[in-house]
Amino acid sequence: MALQKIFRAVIMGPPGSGKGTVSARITKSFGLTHLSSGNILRAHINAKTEFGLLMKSSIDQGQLVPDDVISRLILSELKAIGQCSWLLDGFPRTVSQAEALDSAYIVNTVINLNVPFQTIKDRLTSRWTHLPSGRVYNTDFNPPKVPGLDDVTGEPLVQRDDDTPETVTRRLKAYETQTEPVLEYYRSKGVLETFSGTETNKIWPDVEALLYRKLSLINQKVA
Ligand SMILES: Nc1nc2c(ncn2[C@@H]2O[C@H](COP(=O)(O)OP(=O)(O)O)[C@@H](O)[C@H]2O)c(=O)[nH]1
Ligand SMILES: Nc1ncnc2c1ncn2[C@@H]1O[C@H](COP(=O)(O)OP(=O)(O)O)[C@@H](O)[C@H]1O
Repeated sequence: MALQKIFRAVIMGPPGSGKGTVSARITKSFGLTHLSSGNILRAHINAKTEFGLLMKSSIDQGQLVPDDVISRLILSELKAIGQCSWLLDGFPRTVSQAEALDSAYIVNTVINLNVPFQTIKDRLTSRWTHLPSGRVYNTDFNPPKVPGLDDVTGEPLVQRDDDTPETVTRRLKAYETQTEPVLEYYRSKGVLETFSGTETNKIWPDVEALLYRKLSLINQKVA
């Protein structure tokens, strides 16, 4: 059997652009391990760890948590999952975080979901989340089978404390000032792949085609 080379990808885009939704499809189709910084932070908050309690107020106010804290957390999670192909979602969100990631790993591809801010605002107020798994639903786009309950576990869904209209506006501002420069950072390295649109179902076939291409190329090299 041919050796499988490790493939490391990042998915970026403004809050609500569909990173979680597309990541779930990538995981299902390509078997990459999905690591979401937001899900990891919310798991800490949910478990009421000291760290989670410390970070909760920044997150609820729509501000980014400090670079050194999140970089240490994510790099240690990546170390823990070991030698496997992964998809990072929500990290890096600043150039300093991108540099921290670069110091430890080579990122093969960065998928950038470019979705207009107005589309996002409408989506986030109707987002429902299953906190333990990070599965997301939407009252219009992909409603759960039973309203208010997760399809897989039957557990309750919640609306995130930071999905209020005012906080979404603040998160979009933070994205513009702190995260957009990361796109330039990866563009200059030649790894940025941008997908523009207002519907995930229209964006997805292009993302899927790109990953088929990248993964077959990377595996040919070691075959
Ligand atoms: N109306 C609509 N909602 C979508 C679409 N794609 C994703 N969503 C919903 O939009 C919300 C944000 O998507 P999510 O994947 O959580 O975005 P993330 O914040 O970038 O991870 C969720 O409620 C999704 O179910 C779409 O094409 N149309
Ligand atoms: N890489 C990061 N750097 C700083 N803060 C982060 C990072 N990832 C997540 N957070 C914090 O967690 C919140 C939620 O993140 P996430 O679930 O990725 O949200 P979104 O749906 O807005 O993309 C962010 O608004 C921020 O406060």
